[in-house]
Amino acid sequence: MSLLQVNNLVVEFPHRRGTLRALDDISFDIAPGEILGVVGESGAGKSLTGASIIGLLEPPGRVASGEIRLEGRRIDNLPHEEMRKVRGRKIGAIFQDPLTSLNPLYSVGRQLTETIITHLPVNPAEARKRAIQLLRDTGIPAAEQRIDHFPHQFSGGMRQRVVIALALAAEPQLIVADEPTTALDVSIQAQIITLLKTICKERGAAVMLITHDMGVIAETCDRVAVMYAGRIAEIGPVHEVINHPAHPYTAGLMACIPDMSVDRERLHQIDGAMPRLNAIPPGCAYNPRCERVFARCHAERPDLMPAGVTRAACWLHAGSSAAPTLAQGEVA
Ligand SMILES: Nc1ncnc2c1ncn2[C@@H]1O[C@H](COP(=O)(O)OP(=O)(O)OP(=O)(O)O)[C@@H](O)[C@H]1O
Repeated sequence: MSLLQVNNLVVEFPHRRGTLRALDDISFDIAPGEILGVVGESGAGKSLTGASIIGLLEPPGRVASGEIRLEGRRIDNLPHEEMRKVRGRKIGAIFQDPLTSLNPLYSVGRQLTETIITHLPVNPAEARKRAIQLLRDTGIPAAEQRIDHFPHQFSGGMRQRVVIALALAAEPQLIVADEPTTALDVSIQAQIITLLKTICKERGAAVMLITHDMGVIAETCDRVAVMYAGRIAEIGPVHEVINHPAHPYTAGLMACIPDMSVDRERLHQIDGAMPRLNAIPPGCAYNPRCERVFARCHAERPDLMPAGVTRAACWLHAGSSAAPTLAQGEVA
């Protein structure tokens, strides 16, 4: 059974003339222990999807329809206090900036032990032991001493390790990580991603990893969802999506990844920009940028449909369960 199910999720914001639909009919699931990457250009809806799952969608944004289930139980309509418990115990969150997750006034040990005691049946001495072990597991040197230090006494990379420890403290089954390394020095980004992957796999925690970086997705994830203009354009096993993209947008994204083995004069870019929410064209939202566009793409909006091993929201795959996949850069 799926650990997380997101079914037909619609998120809206009030707008001068009616509403803006920021997430439009998003459906996917995450299996226990699985790492799902969510990728797409800025404004595609990645963070809103994560915020909806962890119950931190900021008003006036609201879930207008659809549902989110964790272990079969609906969590999108829980009272605030109930959702807070789910968030600590069942779902851990890691954000871009470690300081948003840490209280500057408390030692990291206090924050870790409070989380452990709140959610697990252990006494304070046992909680401290566990906190030290968590810091060790996340690669904090001299954890027995560092546990009594305050967040500002850690470097950015070490602070994000503490945040990972904090997210895992109550032994949640799911971690939602939203651009967890973007604010960090490039030289330590890979270490933190590797740590996140290793520690979650060891503990059997599933991860929803939101990132702009297709390279991170390739190295880390089991499956990937590619988002475009508030919808999922393609979803499938990571190596299939990367090597045999079924949606022209995915193929374009892949062609944007620099290939060091090829001497390219200029990095490929997809022409045009993602439409604003109040200017999404009829039919497929990608149609103004798509080089494979045809009449139906202007007339009807495609939902996800089987496209070889992946599922893609693209009319190229209508009526064919063994539709051809696109070569990288084919849309260029
Ligand atoms: N408070 C708000 N009011 C209106 N629109 C909003 C609000 N918050 C977010 N949006 C819109 O929702 C869309 C999705 O935003 P979201 O932050 O999820 O994108 P993203 O893919 O995570 O982008 P980034 O990679 O830049 O974080 C964007 O078009 C954004 O402008």
